[in-house]
Amino acid sequence: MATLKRDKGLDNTLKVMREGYLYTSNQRERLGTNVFETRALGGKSFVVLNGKEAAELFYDNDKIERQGTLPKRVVNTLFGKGAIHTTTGKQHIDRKALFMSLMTEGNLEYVRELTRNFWMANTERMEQMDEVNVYRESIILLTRVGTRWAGVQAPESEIEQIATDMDIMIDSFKGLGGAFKGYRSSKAARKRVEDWLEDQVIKTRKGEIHPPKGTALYEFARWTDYEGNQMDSRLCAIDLMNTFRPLIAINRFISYGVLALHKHPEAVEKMKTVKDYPYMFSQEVRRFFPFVPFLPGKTKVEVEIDGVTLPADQSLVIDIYGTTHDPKLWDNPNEFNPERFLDWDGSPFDLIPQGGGDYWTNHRCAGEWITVIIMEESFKYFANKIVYDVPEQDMDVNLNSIPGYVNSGMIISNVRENVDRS
Ligand code: HEM
Repeated sequence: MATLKRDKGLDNTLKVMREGYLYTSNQRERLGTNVFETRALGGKSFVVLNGKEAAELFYDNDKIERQGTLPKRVVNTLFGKGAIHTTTGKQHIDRKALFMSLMTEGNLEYVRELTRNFWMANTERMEQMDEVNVYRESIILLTRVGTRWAGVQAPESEIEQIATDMDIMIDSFKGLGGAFKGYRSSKAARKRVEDWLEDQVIKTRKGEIHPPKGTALYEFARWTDYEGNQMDSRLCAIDLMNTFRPLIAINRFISYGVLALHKHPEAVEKMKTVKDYPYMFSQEVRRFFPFVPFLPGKTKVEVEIDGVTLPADQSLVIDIYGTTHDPKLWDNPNEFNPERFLDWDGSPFDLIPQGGGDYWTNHRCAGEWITVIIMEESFKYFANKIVYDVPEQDMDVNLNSIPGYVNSGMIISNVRENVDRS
């Protein structure tokens, strides 16, 4: 039986924030082990897990508990109090079924159509801009897609404010370590959006507004749990937001993808000519670029991993970025290569940028299919429907900062429609 190695230090939070996505792989290399213990968030002990076997363990509901392990601050700003992410057992499975019931063929096709149409309709606006910041432009566009898809009313005059509020909330997970000066503004953003959505839940229930059947607003407002109870209107607003706020976070993947199209010009052509290339390219963007760094849990019982025994009640994190860059799972993991997905077996435990395991019984992201669809349509648009220049800018993606982003946001200029009028 191997002994558990440690990153010494009473509290490594600052070190984690300084080394960012590379902290865990640096430690694994230094300690010569796949599983190690570190202390963070006020000296609390966490065991860091990495790889496919670790993901299988992490998503075993008999062995690992997720409830109560998310930092309070992230719950208060990013997900909302009582959100699906914080539930467990029967309550989780019951409410998760509601989220998954939105993922019908029709709703998935609709989100594809919305993305395609909104990008096309946005071309004229981008043509008139000196420079387009793809990160920023995508937030607004995705807010339009997300609110429309969810069936909520978002007046045109408020779209920019809603988009900004969503972005503030999403960015709030950078406040994990130490003081976070954005905490107050994240909470204020959350309150504004919750108020706006709660009003629509109440009006839907009273029959004052009529969202279409099958939309998140319609289904969430009417839903009753396994005991026959309606969700409290505030909680309903919180989880309604969880159907489209994360959709706005796809802006990060879109800016990463436009960067990848720029760095790999052959991909632009392949996007038009190679079957399934938009899908493979999107999967590779999700694998390659940094977003969610790790996810927390704790052992319910004594478990064994990589020859190390961990006691019950041990806090854990699964290393998301480390697993999507594990050389045992991915050949040349630090190379951007969409074709690696030609023969990928679709395992739920290796490509885990949005969590892993089963959609209905684990906490795996309910919006993963939507994410890939929106990415495919966005990259097809940038590769086929417009042409543009890429001016001098800082295109680095800093792995030492969480959450990751393209430093410049990914600027393009001189946007023109790409129409063959011959
Ligand atoms: C940039 C795109 C996205 C990323 C990186 C992302 C990431 C994640 C991650 C890491 C989790 C937690 C998995 C776990 O705890 O095991 C999660 C859960 C979740 N995501 Fe996403 N997500 C994205 C897009 C979406 C979209 C478009 C939706 C819209 C439906 C969505 C809805 C959810 C929900 C409802 C959960 C909670 C599931 C549960 O607790 O059972 N996400 N997501």
